[in-house]
Amino acid sequence: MIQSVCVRASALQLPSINCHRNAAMTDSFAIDAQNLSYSVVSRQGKLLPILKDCSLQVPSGQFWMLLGPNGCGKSTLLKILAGLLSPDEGFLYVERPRSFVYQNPDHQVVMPTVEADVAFGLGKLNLTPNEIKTRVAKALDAVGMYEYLKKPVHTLSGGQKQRVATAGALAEACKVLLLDELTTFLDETDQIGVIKAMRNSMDTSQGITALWVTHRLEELEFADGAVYMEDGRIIRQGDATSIRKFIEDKLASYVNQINL
Ligand SMILES: Nc1ncnc2c1ncn2[C@@H]1O[C@H](COP(=O)(O)OP(=O)(O)OP(=O)(O)O)[C@@H](O)[C@H]1O
Repeated sequence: MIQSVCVRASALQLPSINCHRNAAMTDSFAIDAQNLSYSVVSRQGKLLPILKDCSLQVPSGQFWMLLGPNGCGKSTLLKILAGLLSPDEGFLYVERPRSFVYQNPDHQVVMPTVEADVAFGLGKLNLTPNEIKTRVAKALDAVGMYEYLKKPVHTLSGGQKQRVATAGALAEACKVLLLDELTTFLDETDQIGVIKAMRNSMDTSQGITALWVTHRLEELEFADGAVYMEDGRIIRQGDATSIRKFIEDKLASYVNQINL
Protein backbone atom coordinates (compact mmCIF):
# COMPACT_ATOMS: atom_id res chain seq x y z
CA MET A 1 0.00 0.00 0.00
CA ILE A 2 1.46 3.36 -1.00
CA GLN A 3 0.94 6.05 1.64
CA SER A 4 -0.64 9.40 0.71
CA VAL A 5 2.22 11.46 2.07
CA CYS A 6 2.86 14.97 0.71
CA VAL A 7 6.63 15.04 0.28
CA ARG A 8 8.02 18.34 -0.89
CA ALA A 9 11.28 17.31 -2.41
CA SER A 10 11.76 15.12 -5.45
CA ALA A 11 9.55 12.08 -5.82
CA LEU A 12 10.43 9.41 -3.30
CA GLN A 13 9.43 5.78 -3.48
CA LEU A 14 7.48 5.22 -0.31
CA PRO A 15 7.67 1.80 1.30
CA SER A 16 4.61 -0.07 2.39
CA ILE A 17 3.72 -0.06 6.07
CA ASN A 18 1.19 -1.85 8.23
CA CYS A 19 -1.29 0.64 9.67
CA HIS A 20 -4.30 -0.68 11.55
CA ARG A 21 -6.44 2.14 12.76
CA ASN A 22 -8.23 1.52 16.03
CA ALA A 23 -10.85 4.29 16.21
CA ALA A 24 -11.39 3.98 19.94
CA MET A 25 -7.70 4.61 20.64
CA THR A 26 -6.96 7.31 18.13
CA ASP A 27 -9.95 9.63 17.91
CA SER A 28 -8.38 12.53 19.80
CA PHE A 29 -4.84 11.93 18.55
CA ALA A 30 -3.51 12.96 15.15
CA ILE A 31 -0.46 10.79 15.84
CA ASP A 32 -0.77 7.56 17.76
CA ALA A 33 2.19 5.20 17.76
CA GLN A 34 2.38 2.14 19.99
CA ASN A 35 5.42 -0.04 20.62
CA LEU A 36 7.26 0.85 17.41
CA SER A 37 10.57 -0.88 16.81
CA TYR A 38 12.97 -0.37 13.93
CA SER A 39 16.33 -1.97 13.15
CA VAL A 40 18.83 -1.87 10.33
CA VAL A 41 21.31 -4.52 9.26
CA SER A 42 24.95 -3.48 9.41
CA ARG A 43 27.46 -4.25 6.62
CA GLN A 44 28.69 -7.14 8.77
CA GLY A 45 25.14 -8.54 8.81
CA LYS A 46 24.48 -7.57 12.44
CA LEU A 47 21.02 -6.33 13.47
CA LEU A 48 21.27 -2.78 14.87
CA PRO A 49 18.19 -1.74 16.85
CA ILE A 50 17.50 1.97 16.30
CA LEU A 51 14.03 2.41 17.80
CA LYS A 52 13.03 0.25 20.75
CA ASP A 53 9.39 -0.07 21.77
CA CYS A 54 8.51 3.59 21.13
CA SER A 55 5.01 4.79 22.00
CA LEU A 56 3.79 8.36 21.64
CA GLN A 57 0.54 10.20 21.19
CA VAL A 58 0.16 13.75 19.88
CA PRO A 59 -3.28 15.32 20.44
CA SER A 60 -5.02 16.74 17.35
CA GLY A 61 -4.44 20.43 16.71
CA GLN A 62 -1.34 20.71 18.92
CA PHE A 63 2.27 21.71 18.24
CA TRP A 64 4.65 19.18 19.81
CA MET A 65 8.42 18.87 19.83
CA LEU A 66 10.67 15.81 19.78
CA LEU A 67 13.99 16.19 21.61
CA GLY A 68 16.93 14.04 22.61
CA PRO A 69 20.71 13.68 22.27
CA ASN A 70 22.43 13.22 18.89
CA GLY A 71 21.78 9.80 17.41
CA CYS A 72 18.94 8.85 19.79
CA GLY A 73 16.57 8.16 16.86
CA LYS A 74 14.50 11.35 16.41
CA SER A 75 14.82 11.57 12.61
CA THR A 76 14.22 7.85 12.21
CA LEU A 77 11.04 8.07 14.27
CA LEU A 78 9.87 11.11 12.29
CA LYS A 79 10.48 9.28 8.99
CA ILE A 80 8.43 6.33 10.25
CA LEU A 81 5.59 8.70 11.17
CA ALA A 82 5.85 10.19 7.65
CA GLY A 83 5.66 6.74 6.03
CA LEU A 84 9.17 7.09 4.60
CA LEU A 85 10.38 4.09 6.62
CA SER A 86 8.44 1.05 7.81
CA PRO A 87 8.64 -0.06 11.44
CA ASP A 88 9.48 -3.70 12.14
CA GLU A 89 6.77 -3.90 14.78
CA GLY A 90 4.05 -1.81 16.37
CA PHE A 91 0.81 0.03 15.75
CA LEU A 92 0.82 3.34 13.88
CA TYR A 93 -1.88 5.86 13.08
CA VAL A 94 -1.10 9.28 11.57
CA GLU A 95 -3.91 11.48 10.30
CA ARG A 96 -3.76 12.20 6.51
CA PRO A 97 -2.66 13.98 4.56
CA ARG A 98 0.69 14.48 6.22
CA SER A 99 3.79 16.32 5.10
CA PHE A 100 7.48 15.96 5.92
CA VAL A 101 9.64 19.10 5.80
CA TYR A 102 13.40 18.52 5.55
CA GLN A 103 16.21 19.95 7.63
CA ASN A 104 18.19 21.60 4.85
CA PRO A 105 16.43 24.71 3.48
CA ASP A 106 18.13 24.23 0.11
CA HIS A 107 16.42 20.87 -0.31
CA GLN A 108 12.98 22.39 0.18
CA VAL A 109 12.31 24.85 -2.56
CA VAL A 110 12.12 23.54 -6.09
CA MET A 111 10.51 26.28 -8.20
CA PRO A 112 11.91 29.63 -9.38
CA THR A 113 9.55 31.93 -7.44
CA VAL A 114 7.92 31.79 -4.03
CA GLU A 115 4.43 31.75 -5.54
CA ALA A 116 5.27 28.90 -7.93
CA ASP A 117 6.96 26.93 -5.17
CA VAL A 118 4.01 27.09 -2.79
CA ALA A 119 1.67 26.18 -5.67
CA PHE A 120 3.94 23.27 -6.71
CA GLY A 121 2.12 20.54 -4.79
CA LEU A 122 -1.37 21.77 -5.72
CA GLY A 123 -1.26 20.55 -9.32
CA LYS A 124 -2.52 17.12 -8.32
CA LEU A 125 -5.57 18.51 -6.48
CA ASN A 126 -7.69 19.55 -9.47
CA LEU A 127 -8.20 23.14 -8.25
CA THR A 128 -9.17 26.18 -10.33
CA PRO A 129 -6.51 28.90 -10.84
CA ASN A 130 -8.43 31.12 -8.39
CA GLU A 131 -8.53 28.41 -5.74
CA ILE A 132 -4.78 27.90 -6.16
CA LYS A 133 -4.15 31.65 -5.80
CA THR A 134 -6.27 31.82 -2.64
CA ARG A 135 -4.56 28.81 -1.05
CA VAL A 136 -1.09 30.12 -1.87
CA ALA A 137 -1.89 33.58 -0.47
CA LYS A 138 -3.43 32.17 2.71
CA ALA A 139 -0.53 29.80 3.34
CA LEU A 140 2.10 32.50 2.75
CA ASP A 141 0.19 34.85 5.01
CA ALA A 142 0.16 32.22 7.79
CA VAL A 143 3.97 32.01 7.75
CA GLY A 144 4.42 35.80 7.37
CA MET A 145 5.79 35.60 3.79
CA TYR A 146 2.96 37.04 1.70
CA GLU A 147 4.98 40.06 0.59
CA TYR A 148 7.57 37.69 -0.93
CA LEU A 149 5.00 36.14 -3.29
CA LYS A 150 6.76 37.22 -6.53
CA LYS A 151 10.35 36.95 -5.25
CA PRO A 152 12.84 34.51 -6.83
CA VAL A 153 13.58 31.76 -4.30
CA HIS A 154 17.35 32.11 -4.69
CA THR A 155 17.12 35.56 -3.05
CA LEU A 156 15.64 34.12 0.18
CA SER A 157 17.49 33.40 3.42
CA GLY A 158 17.53 29.85 4.84
CA GLY A 159 14.78 30.73 7.31
CA GLN A 160 12.63 32.26 4.61
CA LYS A 161 13.04 29.10 2.51
CA GLN A 162 11.90 27.01 5.48
CA ARG A 163 8.84 29.23 5.86
CA VAL A 164 8.05 28.87 2.14
CA ALA A 165 8.42 25.08 2.44
CA THR A 166 6.05 25.08 5.41
CA ALA A 167 3.61 27.24 3.42
CA GLY A 168 3.72 24.62 0.65
CA ALA A 169 2.60 21.97 3.12
CA LEU A 170 -0.11 24.25 4.55
CA ALA A 171 -1.40 25.06 1.03
CA GLU A 172 -1.86 21.35 0.40
CA ALA A 173 -4.12 21.31 3.48
CA CYS A 174 -1.93 18.79 5.25
CA LYS A 175 -3.38 17.68 8.57
CA VAL A 176 -0.07 16.61 10.10
CA LEU A 177 3.24 18.41 9.63
CA LEU A 178 6.43 16.50 10.45
CA LEU A 179 9.32 18.95 10.66
CA ASP A 180 12.89 17.69 10.90
CA GLU A 181 15.22 20.16 12.67
CA LEU A 182 14.17 23.14 10.56
CA THR A 183 16.28 25.57 12.57
CA THR A 184 19.58 23.64 12.55
CA PHE A 185 21.22 25.56 9.71
CA LEU A 186 19.74 28.95 10.61
CA ASP A 187 21.15 31.94 12.45
CA GLU A 188 19.35 33.10 15.58
CA THR A 189 17.13 35.66 13.81
CA ASP A 190 15.98 33.19 11.15
CA GLN A 191 15.50 30.50 13.79
CA ILE A 192 13.14 32.69 15.82
CA GLY A 193 11.38 33.81 12.60
CA VAL A 194 10.70 30.20 11.54
CA ILE A 195 9.43 29.01 14.89
CA LYS A 196 7.20 32.07 15.37
CA ALA A 197 5.83 31.59 11.83
CA MET A 198 5.15 27.94 12.68
CA ARG A 199 3.36 28.83 15.91
CA ASN A 200 1.33 31.49 14.10
CA SER A 201 0.33 29.12 11.33
CA MET A 202 -0.78 26.58 13.95
CA ASP A 203 -2.88 29.26 15.63
CA THR A 204 -4.45 30.54 12.40
CA SER A 205 -4.97 27.27 10.50
CA GLN A 206 -7.44 25.04 12.26
CA GLY A 207 -7.01 21.34 12.78
CA ILE A 208 -3.30 21.06 11.97
CA THR A 209 -1.04 18.99 14.19
CA ALA A 210 2.75 19.40 14.07
CA LEU A 211 5.70 17.44 15.43
CA TRP A 212 8.95 19.41 15.34
CA VAL A 213 12.35 17.78 15.93
CA THR A 214 14.80 20.10 17.65
CA HIS A 215 17.92 20.28 19.80
CA ARG A 216 17.09 23.72 21.17
CA LEU A 217 15.44 23.68 24.57
CA GLU A 218 14.42 27.33 24.26
CA GLU A 219 12.10 26.40 21.36
CA LEU A 220 9.89 24.54 23.86
CA GLU A 221 8.45 27.93 24.80
CA PHE A 222 6.42 27.76 21.54
CA ALA A 223 5.21 24.17 21.96
CA ASP A 224 2.12 22.66 23.56
CA GLY A 225 3.81 19.41 24.40
CA ALA A 226 7.01 17.44 23.91
CA VAL A 227 8.56 13.99 23.74
CA TYR A 228 12.05 13.27 25.07
CA MET A 229 14.07 10.32 23.68
CA GLU A 230 17.33 8.62 24.61
CA ASP A 231 19.04 5.68 22.91
CA GLY A 232 16.10 4.71 20.71
CA ARG A 233 13.55 4.86 23.52
CA ILE A 234 10.94 7.38 24.54
CA ILE A 235 11.81 8.42 28.06
CA ARG A 236 9.09 10.96 28.76
CA GLN A 237 6.25 12.87 27.10
CA GLY A 238 3.90 15.56 28.34
CA ASP A 239 3.31 19.29 28.44
CA ALA A 240 6.18 21.46 27.20
CA THR A 241 6.94 23.07 30.58
CA SER A 242 7.30 19.79 32.44
CA ILE A 243 9.46 18.26 29.68
CA ARG A 244 11.70 21.34 29.68
CA LYS A 245 12.12 21.04 33.45
CA PHE A 246 12.84 17.32 33.13
CA ILE A 247 15.60 17.94 30.56
CA GLU A 248 17.06 20.89 32.49
CA ASP A 249 17.20 18.78 35.67
CA LYS A 250 18.91 15.99 33.73
CA LEU A 251 21.49 18.41 32.31
CA ALA A 252 22.10 19.95 35.76
CA SER A 253 22.63 16.53 37.31
CA TYR A 254 25.06 15.62 34.50
CA VAL A 255 27.02 18.85 35.04
CA ASN A 256 27.12 18.16 38.81
CA GLN A 257 28.47 14.66 38.19
CA ILE A 258 31.32 15.84 35.97
CA ASN A 259 32.20 18.62 38.45
CA LEU A 260 32.52 16.19 41.37
N1 LIG B 1 20.42 3.27 7.73
C1 LIG B 1 21.15 3.28 8.83
N2 LIG B 1 22.19 2.44 8.99
C2 LIG B 1 22.93 2.42 10.11
N3 LIG B 1 22.69 3.21 11.18
C3 LIG B 1 21.67 4.06 11.08
C4 LIG B 1 20.83 4.16 9.92
N4 LIG B 1 19.89 5.09 10.15
C5 LIG B 1 20.14 5.57 11.38
N5 LIG B 1 21.18 4.97 11.94
C6 LIG B 1 21.73 5.20 13.29
O1 LIG B 1 20.63 5.24 14.16
C7 LIG B 1 20.81 6.20 15.17
C8 LIG B 1 19.66 7.19 15.16
O2 LIG B 1 19.76 8.03 14.01
P1 LIG B 1 18.82 9.29 13.83
O3 LIG B 1 19.31 10.05 12.65
O4 LIG B 1 17.41 8.85 13.84
O5 LIG B 1 19.12 10.09 15.18
P2 LIG B 1 18.79 11.58 15.57
O6 LIG B 1 18.34 11.55 16.99
O7 LIG B 1 17.88 12.19 14.57
O8 LIG B 1 20.23 12.23 15.47
P3 LIG B 1 20.68 13.76 15.29
O9 LIG B 1 20.14 14.52 16.45
O10 LIG B 1 22.18 13.67 15.34
O11 LIG B 1 20.17 14.22 13.96
C9 LIG B 1 22.17 6.83 14.89
O12 LIG B 1 23.13 6.18 15.69
C10 LIG B 1 22.40 6.55 13.44
O13 LIG B 1 23.76 6.48 13.15
